[in-house]
Amino acid sequence: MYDNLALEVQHVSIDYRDLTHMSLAKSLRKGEVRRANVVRAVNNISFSVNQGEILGIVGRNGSGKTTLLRSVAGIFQPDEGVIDTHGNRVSLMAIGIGFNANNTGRENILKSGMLLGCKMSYIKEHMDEIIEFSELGDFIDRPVRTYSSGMYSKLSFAVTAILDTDIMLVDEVLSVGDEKFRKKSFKKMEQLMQSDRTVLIVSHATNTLEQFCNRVLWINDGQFMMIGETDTVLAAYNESMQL
Ligand SMILES: Nc1ncnc2c1ncn2[C@@H]1O[C@H](COP(=O)(O)OP(=O)(O)OP(=O)(O)O)[C@@H](O)[C@H]1O
Repeated sequence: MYDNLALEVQHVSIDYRDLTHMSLAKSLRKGEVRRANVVRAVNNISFSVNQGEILGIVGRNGSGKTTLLRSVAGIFQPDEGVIDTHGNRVSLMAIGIGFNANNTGRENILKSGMLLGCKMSYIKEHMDEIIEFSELGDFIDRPVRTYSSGMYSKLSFAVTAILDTDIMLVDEVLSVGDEKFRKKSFKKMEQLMQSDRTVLIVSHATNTLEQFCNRVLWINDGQFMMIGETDTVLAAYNESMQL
């Protein structure tokens, strides 16, 4: 069914270092070596995704899904292992990252597009389509800090869905927005599925994953649990979630 690999994640581990528990001045005064609390958020995860495939990622809260997605987007460097995107352009759709709060929606569309590596002429060509899809109306010329979280997500979805990238990463944004927008986003996702776009979706909504995904990856406490057919993996995951 697939010809090419779009993404390879090999033995990836990612740590967060928390230095806030002791100030630098205090540690110098005490003559102690300043040690960080290290949280291993992703631990030796490997998987690959084929071009045109829709891969779901599940796991309970704090299992490392967002961290993994952000590292595929290039926001974090893995502490160990390799992420190879095979020269593909990657975009991340997530609440709370990507936009400059003091810039307007329109300015953020331009900036995000440029960060995705799109030409200015291409972004301008798609500007009206993005604004229309986002349903933001006059808010498009107001600073993003004045947006509700639903409005922010709508803009984020519109930018990422309409500006073409090869790999689209979707972090929990399909379940936000009002009912009308949700239906529209689902329809857009269905269209994207017909195209050759590779998509990774993180979601707690297993019915969303059932609807869209060819395969699902399950991680728990940063560790690889299972990857395979959507139904099989979700059944195992749901069983583990029973009290
Ligand atoms: N900025 C940070 N500093 C320190 N630890 C962090 C930071 N962000 C996340 N973590 C820790 O890393 C681990 C993985 O978090 P992550 O957000 O990737 O999980 P998740 O699976 O996306 O969770 P959720 O389903 O709740 O969104 C958790 O133990 C979390 O506490």
